[in-house]
Amino acid sequence: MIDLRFSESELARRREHIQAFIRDTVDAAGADGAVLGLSGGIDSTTVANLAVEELGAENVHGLVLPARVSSEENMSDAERVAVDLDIPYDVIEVEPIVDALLSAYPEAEGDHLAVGNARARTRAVLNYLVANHENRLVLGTGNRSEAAVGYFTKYGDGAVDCHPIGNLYKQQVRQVASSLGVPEGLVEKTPTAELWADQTDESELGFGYDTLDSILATHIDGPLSVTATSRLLEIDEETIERVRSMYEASEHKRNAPPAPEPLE
Ligand SMILES: Nc1ncnc2c1ncn2[C@@H]1O[C@H](COP(=O)(O)OP(=O)(O)OC[C@H]2O[C@@H]([n+]3cccc(C(=O)O)c3)[C@H](O)[C@@H]2O)[C@@H](O)[C@H]1O
Ligand SMILES: Nc1ncnc2c1ncn2[C@@H]1O[C@H](COP(=O)(O)OP(=O)(O)OP(=O)(O)O)[C@@H](O)[C@H]1O
Ligand SMILES: [Mg+2]
Repeated sequence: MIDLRFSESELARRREHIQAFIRDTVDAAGADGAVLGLSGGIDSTTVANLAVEELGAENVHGLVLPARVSSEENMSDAERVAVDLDIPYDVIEVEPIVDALLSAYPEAEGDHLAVGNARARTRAVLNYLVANHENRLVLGTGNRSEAAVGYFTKYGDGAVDCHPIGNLYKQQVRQVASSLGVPEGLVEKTPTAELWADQTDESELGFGYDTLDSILATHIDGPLSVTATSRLLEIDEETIERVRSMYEASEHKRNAPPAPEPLE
């Protein structure tokens, strides 16, 4: 595997760059700060810390949005992040809203992917309810690793105004988090979308983030062929091809929805 962590000086440069991006994006929109969902996971914790560093605690509104499948541990970690950062936050249960959707369309009941994605989209609706009401921007928490393989819900956690850590691989998110003083237990926690019971990112994806990051940096974002990547990383070609096909199949999630070309 490749170690993609930054040198100390590069880490400082990256952090400054991301914080300046948050500041510029909020200012350019004339917004009064930001809102983001807090899941108790490393991505939202990192973005919350970066936003507070740049905007100040009072200008970052956290939303802790538990569902039936959320673990106690993650939800208490999410609240702990808000309390430690001293930001205003609300806890809002998403399940009654998801239940209302399913009573309107019971055919989807038991479809864990459709229902799980509806949970993520319900959170997006709540983020924007707050953003509209308080003149804030919604901060995304997606990183390069998830974005590249489309591992997010279109118009769910993907429905945001900007992606502060969108250029960081998961390994680098962990490094930035540690440098911000995020507790090691949270940095090393198993990543999970928590869209359905017992879901973990790495079991659903079928490979670990270190493997994914290395393939992305070398082959998708880097110049090496499948064969050269396979030799360098000592990973079978089939896994690299699978990452490539996930990357290609998820292009629609990274682009604005298309319209027909204008006719003359
Ligand atoms: N080629 C294409 N061009 C345009 N649109 C296309 C399309 N193919 C599908 N679509 C549309 O996209 C929809 C499928 O995309 P989507 O609704 O997102 O659904 P999908 O990609 O099937 O599922 C979301 C995945 O992201 C994972 N996830 C979600 C949320 C958070 C996290 C996390 O890491 O925390 C992970 C989740 O576990 C699952 O594996 C289709 O129903 C269709 O509407
Ligand atoms: N229960 C929740 N309450 C509030 N926001 C949530 C909740 N679950 C998910 N989200 C939002 O969806 C985002 C995407 O989830 P994702 O799992 O990719 O990130 P994470 O939980 O921060 O980190 P990790 O990937 O390590 O679990 C979260 O960062 C958060 O903003
Ligand atoms: Mg998570």
